[in-house]
Parts: sequence; C-alpha cells; structure tokens
Amino acid sequence: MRTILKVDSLVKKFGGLTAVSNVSLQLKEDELVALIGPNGAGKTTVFNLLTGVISQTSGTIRFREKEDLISLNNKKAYQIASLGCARTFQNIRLFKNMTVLDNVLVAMTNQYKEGFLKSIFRFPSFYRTEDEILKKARDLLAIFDLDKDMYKLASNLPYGIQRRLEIVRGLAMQPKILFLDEPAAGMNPEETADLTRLIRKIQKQFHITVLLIEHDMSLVMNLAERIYVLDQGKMLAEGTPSEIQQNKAVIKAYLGEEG
Ligand SMILES: Nc1ncnc2c1ncn2[C@@H]1O[C@H](COP(=O)(O)OP(=O)(O)OP(=O)(O)O)[C@@H](O)[C@H]1O
Repeated sequence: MRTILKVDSLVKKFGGLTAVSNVSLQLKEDELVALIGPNGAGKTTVFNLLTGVISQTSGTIRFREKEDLISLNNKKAYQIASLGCARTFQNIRLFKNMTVLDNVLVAMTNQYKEGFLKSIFRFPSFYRTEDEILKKARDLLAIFDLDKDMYKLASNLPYGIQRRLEIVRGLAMQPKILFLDEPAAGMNPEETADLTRLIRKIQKQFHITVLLIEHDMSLVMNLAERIYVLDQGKMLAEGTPSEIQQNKAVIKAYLGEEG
C-alpha cells in the first residue's frame, strides 16, 4: 500500500513549552492506526497540526494527491478538509439544534457545488442532485443504525449516539483519511464494543485510512493494525498492538515504573 500521509520532524512550541518535539509518522492507504500516550503527551496537538487547526513551529506534513505527496504546510483547515482529511473532536461539535439528517447534509454540501443558475432556475438536474444527496445521507445513516432517528434534533440523542453521528458527519465528507479524537470517550463498555465493530466495518467498506486517538485500550488493541505512542511530546514507540503491549518504555511511560 502507498503512503497517504507523511509527517517529518514535526515541532510545535507554545511559548516556552514544546508540546510536540520532532515527531515523524507515516500512514498508508487503508490503514487503521492508533495514536496513544499518557495525558498531556501531545496527541491532540498532533491532530490539530495535521488538520490545520494550528500551524507547526517546524517540520513537514505531506499528503497524497494522485501520484504525488503534496505539502500541507501553511494550508488552512478548510483546505485540508477539502483535500480529503476529515476529523472528529474530543468534545462533540454537532449542530445541536439541527436534525440528525441535516447535520449529515451540511457535511455533504462540499461535494455538491451546484451552479448558481442551476439552483436559481431549479433545472431538473438540480432536483436529481438533491435526491442523490438525500439518498446518500440516508444510506450512511442506515449503516450506523441512525436512520430511525433521522428527524430528531441532535441535542435530543443520547451521548453515545451523538458520538456516532459525529463519525457519520466525518464520513459524509467522503474523506481519504478520517481522524477520530477519542471516539469512545464517555461511552460504556457495551457502547465501546459496538463502536469498535462499527469503525472496523466502515474502514473496510469505505476504504479509508483511520488515525484515532484513544485512551480505551480495549478499543485500541482490538482495532489498530499499528500503534504510535507519544510521551511528553516525543514519539516513544511504534509497532503492532502486541509489540506495544510488551514494550518496556511504553509500560514505564504509562505506569511510571519498569514492567
Ligand atoms: N493552545 C495551547 N497553548 C498552550 N499549551 C498548550 C496548548 N494546547 C496544548 N498545550 C499543551 O501541550 C501539551 C500537550 O497537550 P495535548 O492536549 O496535545 O495532549 P494530549 O496527549 O492530547 O492529552 P489528553 O490525553 O489529556 O487529551 C500539554 O502540556 C498542554 O497543556
């Protein structure tokens, strides 16, 4: 598989604090990778850098566009999103006063930029496109078992379902990479197990690369093909789940002592 994202020597300083120090990583097409590490390790900062929410102090981020790896340095969040990088946030960011369906439709509008005249005069193709968008949104909601809640306000959904809707919104952008920031945060074990199955399913079905930050180790170890471990802003280890589970430096970083 080809490399889809290549990060080299990324550094982010906040004043005197180096939150991300010389971090390099690579994602391949169709890979499901986890980024883990103790609190304050710099995981969310890395996500914010990769998705253009903040810019790096130094280092390079490159993303595959057809045959080339193009630089994402200095690109704005919306430009990175439109290239095919979608994300969810640690704290849910839905449009709470919109329906479940509308939340998904808004995320889809980027793909369907109807011409001005077409939308003013409502040519038949305008309605065809509208029907097509609606069908896609419904199909996506059905995969996540959210079609029955389509007309409910997002704010009226239970917490675990809101998190699921966030992922649907990310997918609605038809991304090449989906960044999930703590998708299981606040979920009970049953909801987490459901989510694990769902993430695996969508990754296979949509052929996308997934990078996820997660504290729930059952989810990480069950789901990730590969894991990167950050500690105090530095990349401490990289490997398969079983390699990471046995890595002495990782165990020390988590437990604060050997073995
Ligand atoms: N905007 C900011 N200004 C100053 N310091 C920041 C900023 N954002 C993050 N930091 C600091 O950078 C370090 C890394 O934070 P970050 O949120 O990336 O860690 P994390 O691994 O995501 O932690 P957690 O697992 O608790 O969410 C922390 O010391 C944090 O206080």
